[in-house]
Amino acid sequence: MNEAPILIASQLLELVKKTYDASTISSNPPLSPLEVFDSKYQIEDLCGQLLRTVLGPLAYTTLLAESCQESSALGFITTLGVPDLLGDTTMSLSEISDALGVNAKYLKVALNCLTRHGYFHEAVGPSGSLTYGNNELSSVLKETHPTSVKNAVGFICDEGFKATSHLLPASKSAAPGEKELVAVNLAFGFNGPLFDWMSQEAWRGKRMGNAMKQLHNVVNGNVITDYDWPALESPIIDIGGGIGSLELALVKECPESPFQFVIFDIPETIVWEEQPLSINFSVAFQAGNFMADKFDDTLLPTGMPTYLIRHVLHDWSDPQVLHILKHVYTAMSTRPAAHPKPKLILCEMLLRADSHRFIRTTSMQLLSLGGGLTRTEMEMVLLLEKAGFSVVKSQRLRAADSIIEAIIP
Ligand SMILES: C[S@@+](CC[C@H](N)C(=O)[O-])C[C@H]1O[C@@H](n2cnc3c(N)ncnc32)[C@H](O)[C@@H]1O
Repeated sequence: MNEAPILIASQLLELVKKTYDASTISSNPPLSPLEVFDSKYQIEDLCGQLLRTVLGPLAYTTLLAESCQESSALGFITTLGVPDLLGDTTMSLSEISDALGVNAKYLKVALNCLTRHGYFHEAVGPSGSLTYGNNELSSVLKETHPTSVKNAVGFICDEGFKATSHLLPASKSAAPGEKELVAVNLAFGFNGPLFDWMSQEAWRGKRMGNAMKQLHNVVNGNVITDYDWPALESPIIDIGGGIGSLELALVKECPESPFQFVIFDIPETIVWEEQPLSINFSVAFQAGNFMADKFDDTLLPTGMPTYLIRHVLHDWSDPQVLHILKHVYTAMSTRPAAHPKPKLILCEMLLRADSHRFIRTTSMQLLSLGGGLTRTEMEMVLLLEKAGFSVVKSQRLRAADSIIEAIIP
């Protein structure tokens, strides 16, 4: 008899009890907050192991390959706005089909995939036809839900999915040493970086911006609380700071801290609406381009005490990351007497042996959208060292992101 499923299920039960069962928790040393965070992903892993053991290689592999169909069903139903239409009511398939102007057959097939995963409340109505209403899972697909993931699902299942399906030709598009074509270029028929295309396709750019905020909310909510941001010396140059989502989160969490930020980004991205700041908190802007050939053309502020790069390096290839880091090194090595020891803070996802599925699938997305990837800590440290930096600290957080601190030796 194959005992593997029983062994995995026992491990799973023990871990679930250790994490959630109050009676077990009180008889054991309590898990640290980081252990509680990790145990959620260990449970995810064990569930996967159990499924693989129970189904066996053939059925599991087929299931994994077919999961792109479920992803498409989720994207279709969400982007169509079925959860928004249902709101707090219940509707039959033909009512949904009439209201949204789509063929009922398409709705039926897609909803059938999602109800199996627990999305929507499905019932048999008075006329014998099926009716649908929102439940806890389908509600997060509504635009108006306080922690909506509608834009994240739309972006992942549209640009993300289409781009990833072009990885094979992209991987063969350039001979060694030649400029490589990125999968998203092949999928959507444009040349150049995604950010440029998004600034022309405004609705896509807006959706991507919202998608990033929603995904941060899901996987990086603790980045603000788990790192000692107030200990950083201001002004902080936030390189590729985007629409200032870090600054907004910090204003909320540490309103008393006298932060001074300078958001450095390309002019198309800097769109800071009037934000309620505390008396101490200040945000300034510097438009520039960290990809410029010559340092002087980057317009990076020089001689500041703290430089921050958050979620930027994973968008670029190794030579491009080195190019950016060398410019940052030059900016930091201009040292006015007041800031003798400038610090570089990297806040990026790092790939570890125990990294969970999201970190690995995001790396596929980064690769297909910009030719970037999620790097291991060692890969990141090597790039920093090649650019001239010394790494002084690496900190895990209860988040997909980690922090690496580096200085000029
Ligand atoms: C993934 S976003 C990260 C935004 C922000 N750091 C955050 O964590 O929310 C990458 C940012 O890099 C910026 N960027 C891309 N190319 C750039 C360049 N050549 N020079 C400066 N910023 C650039 C983009 O405009 C975008 O805001």
